Amino acid sequence: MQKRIHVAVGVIINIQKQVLLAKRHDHLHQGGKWEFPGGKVEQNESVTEALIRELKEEVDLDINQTTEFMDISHDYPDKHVRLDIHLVTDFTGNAVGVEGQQVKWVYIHDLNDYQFPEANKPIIDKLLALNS
Ligand SMILES: Nc1nc2c([nH]c(=O)n2[C@H]2C[C@H](O)[C@@H](COP(=O)(O)OP(=O)(O)OP(=O)(O)O)O2)c(=O)[nH]1
Ligand SMILES: [Mg+2]
Repeated sequence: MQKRIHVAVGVIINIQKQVLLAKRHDHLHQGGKWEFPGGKVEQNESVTEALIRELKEEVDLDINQTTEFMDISHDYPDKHVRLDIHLVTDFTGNAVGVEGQQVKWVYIHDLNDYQFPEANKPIIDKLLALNS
């Protein structure tokens, strides 16, 4: 059995109630799909610390506070992931794709127009339910 990688994921919501999406580079696992920014939790790092670090590294945002949203374990054929998802509404800065990736603010009711990794289905469903 493969190791399960622990990933800190941020659902970042702005004042217009739009969510920040980033496009995964084609060569990555689940490449070409849209994701919520985030990345692997390193050793000796809390999920919150990892999230703050990743959101700065990937989209240049400074995070003041996060709240737990949901926790998803998913088995891809080639990788097992645990997504530790937090909501972020308290942040400063302008989102840019630091690693050259496309980033986009999207209204929650438009989320179904985007292709996400399979593990993300419950996140999208929960956001749509909250928004309805
Ligand atoms: N960030 C993020 N990862 C997701 C989402 N959905 C999903 O299945 N994943 C998976 C894809 C990857 O297997 C894993 C994230 O790992 P990653 O390789 O992007 O991690 P990282 O940003 O630390 O990248 P690296 O330092 O290893 O380059 O989680 C999502 O919405 N956001
Ligand atoms: Mg990442």
